[in-house]
Amino acid sequence: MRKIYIFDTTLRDGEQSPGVNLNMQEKVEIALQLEKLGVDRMEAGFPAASPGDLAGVSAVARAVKNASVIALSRSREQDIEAAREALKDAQDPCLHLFLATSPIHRQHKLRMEKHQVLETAEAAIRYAKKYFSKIEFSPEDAGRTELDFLCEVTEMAIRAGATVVNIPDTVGYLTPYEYGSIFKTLKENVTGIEKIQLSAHCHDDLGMATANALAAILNGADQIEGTINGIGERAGNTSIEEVAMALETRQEFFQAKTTLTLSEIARTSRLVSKLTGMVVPGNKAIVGANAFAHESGIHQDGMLKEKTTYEIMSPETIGLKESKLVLGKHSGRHAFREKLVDLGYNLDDEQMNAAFAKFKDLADKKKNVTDEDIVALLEEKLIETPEVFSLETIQVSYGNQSTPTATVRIKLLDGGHLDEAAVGNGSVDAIYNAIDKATKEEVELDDYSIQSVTHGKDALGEVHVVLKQGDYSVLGRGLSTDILEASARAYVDAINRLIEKRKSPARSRDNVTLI
Ligand SMILES: CC(=O)SCCNC(=O)CCNC(=O)[C@H](O)C(C)(C)COP(=O)(O)OP(=O)(O)OC[C@H]1O[C@@H](n2cnc3c(N)ncnc32)[C@H](O)[C@@H]1OP(=O)(O)O
Ligand SMILES: CC(C)C(=O)C(=O)O
Ligand SMILES: [Mg+2]
Repeated sequence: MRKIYIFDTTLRDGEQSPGVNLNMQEKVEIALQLEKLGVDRMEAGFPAASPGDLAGVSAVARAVKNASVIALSRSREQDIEAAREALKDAQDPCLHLFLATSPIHRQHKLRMEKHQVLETAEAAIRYAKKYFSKIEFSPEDAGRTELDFLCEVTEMAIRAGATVVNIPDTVGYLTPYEYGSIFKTLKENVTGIEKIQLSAHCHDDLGMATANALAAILNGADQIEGTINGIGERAGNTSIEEVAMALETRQEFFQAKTTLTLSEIARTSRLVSKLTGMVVPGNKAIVGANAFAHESGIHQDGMLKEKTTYEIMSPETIGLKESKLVLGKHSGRHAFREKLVDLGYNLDDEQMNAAFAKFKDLADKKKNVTDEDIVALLEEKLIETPEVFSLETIQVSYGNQSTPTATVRIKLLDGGHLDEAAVGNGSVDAIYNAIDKATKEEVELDDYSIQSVTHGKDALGEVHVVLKQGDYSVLGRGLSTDILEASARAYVDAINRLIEKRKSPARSRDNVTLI
């Protein structure tokens, strides 16, 4: 099986992501983790960019023992000298020289003719060769360079002493077919190509960076450049974890592999995200929070029966503990039952059906149903009080310059309804006055408290009320994603308990000692 070398540029191209700035300690921390991941080469920075970057590359060069450390340099002596200084303590240093070759860059940026590009690059490689045995040369914007000129540049770089020639699709412009063809052409036409390694460096402007890197592998590339989490200039670079897992998962197709320690992928991704401040999108391949999470019932059922129905890789391979079955509105009974068992509940079929109906109701209102939500739902269900009154609808009109008004519709055991409206000092007071009018119960609100049982904007709110009537004191509880609805539910719940208590004070579980 052919080995594909991994050249990580998280600390250089990755750091070029707008808003990212890694200090020396952070660079070293990431570099040591990249070493654990087993990258073959890591580009630590661009020493000529600033004294801080030079110090960062230098610190990485001193810290890393098991990977080649690389510094980027323009085709200029002063940049090469800065890189030389930064890499002086590296065990296995490599200089990365670049010069743009495409017509657009030659004309507008460098203002050079083809022959000047060739001469400048050759002079830089020959100068650097005095100090570095390993030199990678990148014809920047190779993807938009005339193919015959790219062959000429590559031949020049080999003659001048480059050990790797990298073919950057600097602006993420090419399709996999086109990018792959460049490698094929270079392999077939460049004299001396067998003496060097060919490398791929892709950007994700059209979302094709990983596909392009894989096309390069299929056409003879020896090395893939990329970053962890795909960070980098503009839309970013090829994601190293995507290439590594594509080769791992589709070995029979690519007939190539990396020597990365795949179980370090998740840890490396988390560290890079934390230190760069670049949040990994949930749906990001391999390392996104949803990459091994399943929400829909049919998928969850398949996963419970046999994981390969919906997973082509196992989360353990990249160092995660397990796949997640996330409960939400698309979930089904199989996953719900599994969750209940996990939480320690053993419900019979009838209880299970009732709990599932409640769960679906909640899931319609809430993005993610958490374990706490389910416990709260179940506990509410398990306290059985006959519902003489049940809240059907509430409507509240509130304005800071007007009197709050509430309308409630309460359902009776016989299927009839009570509709009432009332005003109050606030929205909750108006709702409670309307419920009092509808139920004709004379009660005193002794206590009211509200808390969020789960987290986030759509968290479940839990309201507790204590109502008093003569010698009786009862507790009521209401749960909803809306605090006014939770307040109304708690109040109606307490009234039902009061009625139950009046009927059989000895049997009732609600007692002032509960509070
Ligand atoms: C595709 C890539 O990712 S390339 C790497 C991009 N990374 C960076 O640019 C990050 C670090 N860069 C920097 O800190 C600064 O740009 C520096 C220190 C390198 C240079 O700063 P300045 O001297 O102020 O120049 P500035 O960045 O404005 O312009 C770049 C100059 O380099 C020239 N240049 C660009 N690429 C190369 C190259 N590969 N070799 C030689 N010269 C180059 C440009 O033509 C321009 O030259 P000019 O000043 O004669 O017009
Ligand atoms: C420096 C080069 C390799 C680069 O990052 C690019 O062209 O994208
Ligand atoms: Mg780049």
